[in-house]
Amino acid sequence: NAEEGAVDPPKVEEKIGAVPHGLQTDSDVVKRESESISSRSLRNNAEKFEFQAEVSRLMDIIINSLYSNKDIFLRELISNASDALDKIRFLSLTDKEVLGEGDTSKLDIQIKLDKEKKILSLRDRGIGMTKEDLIKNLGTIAKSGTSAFVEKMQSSGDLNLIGQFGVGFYSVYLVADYVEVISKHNDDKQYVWESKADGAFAISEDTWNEPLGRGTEIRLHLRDEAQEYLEESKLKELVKKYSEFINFPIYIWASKEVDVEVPADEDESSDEEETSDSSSSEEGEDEDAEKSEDDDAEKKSKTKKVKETTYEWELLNDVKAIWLRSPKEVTDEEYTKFYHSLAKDFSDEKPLAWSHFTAEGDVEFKAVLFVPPKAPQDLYESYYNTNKANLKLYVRRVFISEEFDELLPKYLSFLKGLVDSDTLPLNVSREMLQAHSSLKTIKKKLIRKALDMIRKIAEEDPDESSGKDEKGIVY
Ligand SMILES: Nc1ncnc2c1ncn2[C@@H]1O[C@H](COP(=O)(O)OP(=O)(O)OP(=O)(O)O)[C@@H](O)[C@H]1O
Repeated sequence: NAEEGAVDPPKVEEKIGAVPHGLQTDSDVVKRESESISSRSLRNNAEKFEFQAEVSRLMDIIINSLYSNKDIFLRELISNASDALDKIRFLSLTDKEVLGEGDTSKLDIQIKLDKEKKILSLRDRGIGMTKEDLIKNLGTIAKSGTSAFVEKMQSSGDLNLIGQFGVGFYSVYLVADYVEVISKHNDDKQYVWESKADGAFAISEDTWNEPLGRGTEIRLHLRDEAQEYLEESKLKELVKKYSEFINFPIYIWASKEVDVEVPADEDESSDEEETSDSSSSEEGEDEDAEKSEDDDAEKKSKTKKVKETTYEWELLNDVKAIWLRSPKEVTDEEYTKFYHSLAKDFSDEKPLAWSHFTAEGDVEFKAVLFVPPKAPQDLYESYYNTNKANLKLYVRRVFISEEFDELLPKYLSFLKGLVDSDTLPLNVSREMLQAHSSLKTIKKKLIRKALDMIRKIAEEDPDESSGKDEKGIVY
């Protein structure tokens, strides 16, 4: 059992002791792997790793948390899936081949429920993770926000802002006690990452699951008290609530009751078949049962309607880009929700102000800028980090980058928002875009609009801006 063996820090040599898959038959592997799932222990032959200490602490807090809003895990998973899809779509601009063919090339997100096994799974056809990515991203490299978040959690117990600290993935342990991440990156084989949040995780080359083609499937083995996430209606509600502005289609494998015609009296006919020892036709059986009936009645009695459950992919979002709509048609509530999803800021607060506009002329673009309700938690830390920019850049609806600091000067880097340009070329690298002459024009217009927006806040709330407190005392 994986738990019994001492788990050392990240250690690749452990694999040496593993039974090479090549020595086993496929059915052995399948049997062993499914047994492993049923006993919920990590797979025996997997490479074991220890989580980085801060990550381990974070997971401990999450798994023992009494935080009541457990729903947030789904929003974090969908947000990660959407980021991974953005990345592959970006790469495909310069190399179409990366998308693959057939289903693999479909950029979507799929949710499936397995009520029997109590598994909720979420699959994306995004960029996927190599073995090294899995080890680094999901366990051994702590993000700078990890300890800040741990501290915040300990003082406030509020998990809602987890996504802002760059550790959203671990929120899965609010609802699951065992998680598998199956991933396939174009540059590597398919791997399975698994962990029970007990300080260790394991990685195995995936020789038993269906090949993903490309992308990631996260399987949450739900805790007993989180069984509500096996209800289709609950998931539909959550996707609507949190993931309305995701730019990729989100599907759920939904059940549907349909009426189907089946041969009438099936049971009797099969009984008869057994006794008559021949492949007697249905007609023959009907004649036996109702000899006096006329032709019509005979036909009717041959079939009956029964309810059957079928499954199909149901689309849950309408993939709308809010910035393409006319500002007049977008409600305040929609802007607020859009801000929450863009900034990963799911507090109840409204942004202080926003500006949604279209620039026309030589350089065409649409933009939405927001003044957040509060200063970002890492405003000062990140001020001198050259990669820090809060504007997302899209070119013709395709997400290019959020590390694009040519769009706003540093003193405005607290703003959130996005720019979607029709003038910038699509099929060039980020470096080439950064040198594009249109960027200067875009930047100039953005600064003007941003300052207008900030000036308006001052005009609407002069007390705030003139430095008076509530009692009117100027300080
Ligand atoms: N579905 C996925 N496909 C590819 N990579 C993923 C996926 N989910 C997570 N990752 C990788 O794991 C990392 C950690 O995810 P995590 O959610 O903890 O942080 P984040 O995505 O960087 O920040 P945030 O929580 O704000 O979304 C990601 O940065 C990404 O590299």
